[in-house]
Amino acid sequence: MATSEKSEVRRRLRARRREIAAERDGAADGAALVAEVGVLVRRLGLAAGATVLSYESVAGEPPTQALNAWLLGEGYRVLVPDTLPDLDLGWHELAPGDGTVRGLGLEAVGDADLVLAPGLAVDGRGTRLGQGGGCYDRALPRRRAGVPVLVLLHPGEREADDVLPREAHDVPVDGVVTADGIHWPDPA
Ligand SMILES: Nc1nc2c(c(=O)[nH]1)N(C=O)[C@@H](CNc1ccc(C(=O)N[C@@H](CCC(=O)O)C(=O)O)cc1)CN2
Ligand SMILES: Nc1ncnc2c1ncn2[C@@H]1O[C@H](COP(=O)(O)OP(=O)(O)OP(=O)(O)O)[C@@H](O)[C@H]1O
Repeated sequence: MATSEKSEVRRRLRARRREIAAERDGAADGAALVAEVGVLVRRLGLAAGATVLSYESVAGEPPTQALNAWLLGEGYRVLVPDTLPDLDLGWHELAPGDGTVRGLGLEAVGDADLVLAPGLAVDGRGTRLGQGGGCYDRALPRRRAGVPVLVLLHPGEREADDVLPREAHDVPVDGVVTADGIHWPDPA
């Protein structure tokens, strides 16, 4: 069944992430992600005031702290998720400086002009494998039509020539941003 296949793949990808992350230079990657997302927002024509959904990276993930600070400095509105008890996602707005603004509800996804999502891997068809909560599969259908979703990965985490397990609820993503560049999978 697809769910157990996924958990095996997830185990392998988590182990791979630990190995890759141990070799990465976090400060350099933080700066590289700023540069790549800078290219992306210009390509998308996102003006100051546009809303970007990001997240607060934890150890081992591609680092988002510099990226989020840069986005705020450019005048974007930056929303990051709060995991709710049912594994759905609420959101709050990052404020320049440290503090957070008010908590926003589930429907804040509808404000997004761009989504930068976490994940463990993305394949060549845009199938994303995440941490197994299904959080983004719940949240992403609330975005407006056409709003791009890009997953931040480490170099080496794209499964460009492979096929990740995809279930009916899985929301395909539009692209991947790594410290090495922006990558656009072909839709399935
Ligand atoms: N930095 C960061 N923030 C993030 C995510 C992420 O991947 N990275 N998320 C990306 O989604 C969301 C949190 N994801 C979560 C994924 C799983 C579980 C969780 O409790 N999992 C259970 C097993 C669930 C199950 O299999 O039914 C567990 O680990 O015990 C919680 C949050 C939102 N915030
Ligand atoms: N839209 C949804 N509504 C209700 N439950 C869902 C939905 N999407 C996914 N789920 C549940 O979440 C579980 C985990 O999904 P999945 O393995 O695809 O997570 P993931 O995308 O890797 O995780 P995450 O988004 O948290 O990083 C699924 O088995 C399913 O039961």
